[in-house]
Amino acid sequence: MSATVTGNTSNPSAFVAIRRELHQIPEPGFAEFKTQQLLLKYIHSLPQGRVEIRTWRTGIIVNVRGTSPTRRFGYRADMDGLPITEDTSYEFRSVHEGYMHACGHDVHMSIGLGVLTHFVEHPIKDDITFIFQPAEEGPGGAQPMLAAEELQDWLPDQMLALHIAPEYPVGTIATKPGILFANTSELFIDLTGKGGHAAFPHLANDMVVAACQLVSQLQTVVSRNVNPLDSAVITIGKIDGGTKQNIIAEKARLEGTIRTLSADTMTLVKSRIESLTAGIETAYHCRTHIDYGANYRQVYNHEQITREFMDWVRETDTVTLIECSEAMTGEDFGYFLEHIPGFMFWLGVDTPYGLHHAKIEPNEQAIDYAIDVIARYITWKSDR
Ligand SMILES: CC(=O)N[C@@H](CCC[C@H](N)C(=O)O)C(=O)O
Repeated sequence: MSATVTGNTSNPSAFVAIRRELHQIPEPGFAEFKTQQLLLKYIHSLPQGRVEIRTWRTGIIVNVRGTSPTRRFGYRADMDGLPITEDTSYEFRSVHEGYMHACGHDVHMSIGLGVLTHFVEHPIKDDITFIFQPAEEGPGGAQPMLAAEELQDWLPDQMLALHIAPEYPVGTIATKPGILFANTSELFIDLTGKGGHAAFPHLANDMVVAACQLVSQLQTVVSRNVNPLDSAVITIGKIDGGTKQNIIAEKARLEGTIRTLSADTMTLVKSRIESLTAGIETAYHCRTHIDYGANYRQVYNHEQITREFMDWVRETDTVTLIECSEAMTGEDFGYFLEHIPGFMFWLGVDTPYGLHHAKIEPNEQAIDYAIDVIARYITWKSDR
């Protein structure tokens, strides 16, 4: 089945226009102050008869009351941006220097507002909780938000979330029952040795050399320690070290992330990282410190609810459904799914640049398209 999508970028719909406003003000996790204000302003502008609004830190929780509720559905959108200097062709580029919505959270939020608006205007029998969640990219807002007092009486019985997918055309939804996204752990390794003059290396312990050795050795964990039929990733995304080209570095720091499809493999990978780091300590007579930062639970889609959603999608003639493989991306929505049955899906936004890329330009036609699909799905589900 193919999608019939319409859209006009020079005359954007209300939610595309909101996405463009959000796009200009990307903020770090738990600092989404302007984003929260913009969302609140819009939500307060809606008829308030069925709407109750609460805030939690920089997040927002909205209850849209149903007409005779027996259940509660939930939609979650993440709110934070990334420390990336934007390099798109947009006129509505980020005005926050060095920050960018490069993971689609501006799209996720505007879709959330669209679905919310739909149910304010067309109430269904059941209640719906809309969760605008801070800090998905780190340090993780889902786990503390799930435990927040403000959410307890509005906890959904079933919930969903989406993530933009650059590689799929608009009109495509991709998902699967079971594991969709990996377990994640951040990784920060500090190395401290002895600095010195560049001309006297024998009198120093060079932490640039030690850090480079460690990065190379870390490549052996996935290739030599993880079962080839399992999956794991170690990415070191950032290295800091030294102060000047002719000074031997006393300190270096590696920053990365670990991804695994099973919790046991995460334990194995961490144990190997610890052994290799201890080996570097011995070899280079230096001190090391490992910090695992934020850890996210896998995103595990509820088998039955996801199959039912996929069957429903197959029946609609506006959506192309792909049953995809799991990915090594992480998402703290996994914490919600650990306690509340539901699912996440990929939404095609058809752009040549991937997530976390400075040039990513999601096709905005996906916004109104997703609002329509999600509103129809929740309405259908509530009628059953
Ligand atoms: C969808 C996506 O890109 N999510 C992020 C989540 C980051 C988790 C954490 N900060 C880490 O780096 O481990 C991802 O990078 O997959």
